[in-house]
Amino acid sequence: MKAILERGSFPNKNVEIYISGSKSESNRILILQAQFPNISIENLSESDDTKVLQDGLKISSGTVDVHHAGTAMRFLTAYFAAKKGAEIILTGSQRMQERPIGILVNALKSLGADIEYLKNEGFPPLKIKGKALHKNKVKIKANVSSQYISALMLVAPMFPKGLSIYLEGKTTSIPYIEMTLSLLKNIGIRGGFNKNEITVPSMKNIEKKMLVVESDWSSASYFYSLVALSENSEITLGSFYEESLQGDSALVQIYDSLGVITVFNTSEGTISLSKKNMELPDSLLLDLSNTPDLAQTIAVTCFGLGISCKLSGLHTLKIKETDRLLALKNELEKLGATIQVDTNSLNLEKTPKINFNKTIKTYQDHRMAMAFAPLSLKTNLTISDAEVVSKSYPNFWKDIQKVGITCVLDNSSK
Ligand SMILES: O=C(O)C1=C[C@@H](OP(=O)(O)O)[C@@H](O)[C@H](O)C1
Ligand SMILES: C=C(OP(=O)(O)O)C(=O)O
Repeated sequence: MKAILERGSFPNKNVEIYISGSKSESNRILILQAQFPNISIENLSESDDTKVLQDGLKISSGTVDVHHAGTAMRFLTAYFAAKKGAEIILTGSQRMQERPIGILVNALKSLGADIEYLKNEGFPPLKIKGKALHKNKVKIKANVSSQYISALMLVAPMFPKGLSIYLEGKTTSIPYIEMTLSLLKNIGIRGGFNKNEITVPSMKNIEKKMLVVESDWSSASYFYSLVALSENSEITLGSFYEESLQGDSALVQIYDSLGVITVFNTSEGTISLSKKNMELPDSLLLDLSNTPDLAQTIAVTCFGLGISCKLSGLHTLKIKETDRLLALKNELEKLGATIQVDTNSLNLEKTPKINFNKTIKTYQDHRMAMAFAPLSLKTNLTISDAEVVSKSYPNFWKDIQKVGITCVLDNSSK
């Protein structure tokens, strides 16, 4: 499916968009709920990544295919490895089979887990025979993906003596580890995170608990970009709060410097975004190692605003849904950008003019489709494989139409 976006303004004032629950929070809570069935959940994510995890948790023998869902792959690996009696083949899309998992598998094996690689050493698919794991200390490399660490933390309550996790190297994507710790705390499991050591105690039962998932800040980023690129628009998004477990709520500060004001309407649980009258900076300089999922949105906003940016802390981007640095470079160049990328950073030069009528490839990456869509305020644009958005935000195109962007979904071709 193609999304054909016609250049135009952003006319619908006072639109309210309701985004579903954070996929990161949802996928953590589902793993916890599988251990503690007296957890109930409100505002669960509607994303494909959450659905595949939810389906995977329904079985304890057979094959689970998580498609493109990184968190589902990593969290279920740890969950099934520690679940006595489970016999699972855990697989995913072609891309998932290229996303490394050896660091987590090695850590689990050092704890006694029985996991085999079915194709390539270090990558899915995996054959997992679950058993009770009794050791209580593990070392793990922390500079590749925080998901390996969250995976261990989420199953640690099942260990008879809990788990101490020793982090090696510079820890990446730290807010996601803190989110895991906070959710454990919300259900009464008080762990600790002190520089290079994380501890999670053992827990057999918890008190009945209802967890309300805050909506997804990473999904909200595309509306920040729209407002930043608009002349003068306003939009309300729900449900979001000033106190968030999601590191991507850093959007509020980041987009403040790009001319977007956020007002928290605390009693309604919404945020209102509007444009402020200010002179834009010439260049934006940011380290995104805490918020890797915002990199594409921010790079495209800066491009659309005609300002330069230097983004660093991007070392995890090449092992996500696609090599995101390469994908950004290819597609922004098509639109006229001068951009350099290396393994860790991106340098976009100021681009005064945007090429018209280009087709943006998504590389099977939901965030490529969503990050480029706001550029329709500046140019006509076609996004190929537009259905990829369902990985995290199935209603994305409907919501884009709702704010008044002219978007035609063409199912007749790719
Ligand atoms: O734990 C999580 O929910 C996530 C952690 C991050 O991954 P890395 O830790 O691999 O950077 C992030 O990019 C991903 O979208 C979700
Ligand atoms: C990187 C992402 O997800 P995951 O790693 O869970 O596939 C993402 O949603 O941007």
